[in-house]
Amino acid sequence: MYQIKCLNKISPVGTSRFGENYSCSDSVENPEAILVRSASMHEMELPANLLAVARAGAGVNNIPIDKCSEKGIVVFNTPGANANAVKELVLAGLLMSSRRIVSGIEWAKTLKGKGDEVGKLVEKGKSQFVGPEIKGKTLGVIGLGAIGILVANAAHSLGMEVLGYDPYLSVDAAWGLSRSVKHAHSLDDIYAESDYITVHVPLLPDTKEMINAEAISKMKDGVHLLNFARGGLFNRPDVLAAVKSGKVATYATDFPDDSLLGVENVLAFPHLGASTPESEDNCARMAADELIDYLENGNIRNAVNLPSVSMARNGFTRICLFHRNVPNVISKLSGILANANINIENMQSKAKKDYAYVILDVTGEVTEDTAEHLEQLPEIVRARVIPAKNK
Ligand SMILES: NC(=O)C1=CN([C@@H]2O[C@H](COP(=O)(O)OP(=O)(O)OC[C@H]3O[C@@H](n4cnc5c(N)ncnc54)[C@H](O)[C@@H]3O)[C@@H](O)[C@H]2O)C=CC1
Ligand SMILES: O=C(O)C(=O)COP(=O)(O)O
Repeated sequence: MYQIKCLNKISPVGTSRFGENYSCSDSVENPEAILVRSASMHEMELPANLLAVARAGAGVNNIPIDKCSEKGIVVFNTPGANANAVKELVLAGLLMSSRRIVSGIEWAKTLKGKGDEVGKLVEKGKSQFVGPEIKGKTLGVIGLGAIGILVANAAHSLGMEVLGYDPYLSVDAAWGLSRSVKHAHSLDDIYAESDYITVHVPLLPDTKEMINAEAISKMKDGVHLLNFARGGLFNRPDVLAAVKSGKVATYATDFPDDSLLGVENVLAFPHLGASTPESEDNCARMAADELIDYLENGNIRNAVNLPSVSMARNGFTRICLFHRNVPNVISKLSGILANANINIENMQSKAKKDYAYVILDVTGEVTEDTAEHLEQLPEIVRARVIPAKNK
């Protein structure tokens, strides 16, 4: 029986995929796998049994990835599964930033109780809330991954000029990008030319506070900033000062802190980017399927700390090895298997940065001794033996 612990509320569309061999709840004590959304795992003691963590979502900055890798724990996410939900909220943010919709709605509420006068007062007062159209304006999109691409394409179809910047643009992403999205060669190009700037990169050491006073000083006066990626990508005091001075016309963010709440021209959303039933279902389904395939078959799809490696099951015992990406590992382990009279029928091995993963389908008996012997190799972080299963 596999134990799955949920650290956040996960859609039943995902959790119902675990069959009768699974127990899945928030109270599991010693889980083999964890399902999580935004709960922080940085202070958490990682259970000894833990084989995998699946983030039902995109951002993994709430998970201690290095610590997981050192312990042989695979960390999955669900690329693209919530991208449409975020795109739609970004479009809402774009229009709300421009058309003074929130201030207008707030003002309209103050007319409550004015009876027959309301219509007249609305017509008299509406000029306070004039805001420009987005058509014909330039949107700079920083980060052209699953979300950035959808935002760029949608903004173009609404009549905006779109400039995109992503130095690590993947081939798949490039295929999905509208040809009308112009390629910015540097962040400075984005800063200099954009009326609206939206950021869609992961929070990493090199993207932390990338939008700061220096970056803002290179932007147009009255620029509108949108942050539906992570609070830490923006230096909050710098953005706040720029909003107060008018350099930044509006700051729409899905990640407010106390300093931003109630500030004029700050649109604070309560991290709603992925909060749609469709996206919650997509993420949960994908995360559950990734865990099931890893726990039952050792297959890896969409891990952030290991490459994708998977093979169909063909009735062989399977050995899965999470190891450091250093020379000579394969020859050492094939030596151990040969000594134990175990034959390798199929094998796949791939590396990603500091770590690598091997799946070996074998014939011959894999005893506990052999498994221990493999795990004792200093390069091996974790060895798993999965009994034969017919496809
Ligand atoms: N508000 C919300 O609820 C949500 C927020 N997010 C946030 O949005 C981020 C992006 O999500 P996805 O588009 O799904 O991820 P993704 O991994 O598909 O795309 C990220 C893109 O950023 C690019 N990138 C990385 N470093 C960069 C840099 N220094 N400059 C420019 N581009 C850079 C990558 O090449 C990649 O194309 C997530 O990491 C997460 O933090 C994601 C989903 C929901
Ligand atoms: O997927 C992401 O990166 C998100 O920020 C979504 O977070 P959530 O799952 O809504 O807590």
